[in-house]
Amino acid sequence: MEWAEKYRPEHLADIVGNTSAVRQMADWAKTWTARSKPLLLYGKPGIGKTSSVYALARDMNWDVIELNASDQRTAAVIERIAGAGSTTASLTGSARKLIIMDEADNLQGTADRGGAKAILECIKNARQPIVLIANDLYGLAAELRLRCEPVQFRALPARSIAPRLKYICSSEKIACSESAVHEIAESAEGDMRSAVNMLYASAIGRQSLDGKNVHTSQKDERVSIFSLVTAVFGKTSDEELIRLSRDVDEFPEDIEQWVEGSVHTITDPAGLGLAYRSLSRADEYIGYTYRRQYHTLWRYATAVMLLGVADASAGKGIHSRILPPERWQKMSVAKKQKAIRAAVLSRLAATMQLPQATLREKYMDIITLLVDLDPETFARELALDADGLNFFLNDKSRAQEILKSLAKVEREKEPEPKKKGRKKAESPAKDADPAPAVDPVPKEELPVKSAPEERPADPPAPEEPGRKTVAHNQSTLFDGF
Ligand SMILES: Nc1ncnc2c1ncn2[C@@H]1O[C@H](COP(=O)(O)OP(=O)(O)OP(=O)(O)O)[C@@H](O)[C@H]1O
Repeated sequence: MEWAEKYRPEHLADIVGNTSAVRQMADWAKTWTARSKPLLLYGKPGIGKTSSVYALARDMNWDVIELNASDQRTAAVIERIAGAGSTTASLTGSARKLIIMDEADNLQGTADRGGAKAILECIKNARQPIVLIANDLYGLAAELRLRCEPVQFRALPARSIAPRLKYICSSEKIACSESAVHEIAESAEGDMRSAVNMLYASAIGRQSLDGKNVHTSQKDERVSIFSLVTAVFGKTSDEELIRLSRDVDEFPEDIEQWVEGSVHTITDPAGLGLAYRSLSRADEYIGYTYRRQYHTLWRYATAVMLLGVADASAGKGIHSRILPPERWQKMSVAKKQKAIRAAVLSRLAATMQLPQATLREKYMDIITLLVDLDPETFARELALDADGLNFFLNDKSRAQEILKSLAKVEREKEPEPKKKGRKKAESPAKDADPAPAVDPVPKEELPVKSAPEERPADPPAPEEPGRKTVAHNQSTLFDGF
């Protein structure tokens, strides 16, 4: 078991740092009644929010029900678990069930169909304690936020992280130098999970650890778009802005819309002009990127927009709430494009076992080139549909042609239909391709012996044959990449 899990704190007393947040949670639990507000824990990843909730439940002897997957957060499920009828004691005899909703700032969108509304309703009528967990307090709908008691978790100082790392080393019987612990604690930037993961990567299999064995590359921190936008309008150095933009998990055009959404806070007309000029220049780069499939320009687009707007705002800060770009709701076409890109990237990321941000930053151009050279293999291995293939080729009719010919090859590979006269149709295997549900005309019944080239023409290819292509095979696609 990796150490981050092995050393997850079991009781509130084991949680490092955030003492006032922990105290607030304990007080809430001890005095909880059906009229209490739910808790809303928020703060950056890896600082103990989830661990604290489980520790609280253990300390209180409460059962836990975690509603994580978005498909669990439908109105019906939430009502059944937390609604007025949920007062019964659990199997273990515990009178309370603590309901945990992680990623509460991810409720918007189709995945949590009815979830946000259901949570709101459920919070009004709940008969069980509820804790919501989020990274961004302002990622939650205002109505939901106001109905909760916020508990802020802060990034941990290196001086709090270091003793925990030493404790883990001593439990694992690893002699660990001060300098190694110090280096890891510093480079974790407040994220305990990251620190423990770095320690694990550096120390596993060793009996002693010193500064030169330390791997800090484990750290793969994601920066929220809110932090990035705040930094753009605040007093942030150019280098820091570029670094943040690399760590944020958003496409340049999405970053552009977020930044544009807050540009109105620049009151000086000259500054405003400069900000819009930078945004429109970035827009040109982004458009060019998609037209030419030249992804290196993404980097320029981001730099031009962030540094330009930062210059224009002169570090005066944002004096209103940062809101998601309004245009998103209206731009269904852009949304579709976004979904296609996200799907393609997530398949690539899974196949190459790389974070999506790294893929976007470093490998998109080379992958586009490779796809152009051998689109059939990529389409087949990544199970791309026409839109997905077109993402790389930027040529819809070529993408469709390729998928048609792949579908034809697949059809030709399909086994011969069963001979006439079989007694009873065998029931198809559960995962079998349902295509031959109706038997085609058996060969023997064809009117004349036809030469292969006189065979009746193939039926037209289905509209999106790529969807039926075989599942991707991680081992072959990037061999030698
Ligand atoms: N305050 C802490 N004290 C001790 N261990 C911690 C603390 N914070 C994090 N950890 C370590 O990091 C791991 C992950 O922590 P946890 O899941 O609680 O973070 P989180 O804030 O909920 O992150 P996320 O927002 O990504 O879910 C834990 O299993 C534990 O090993």
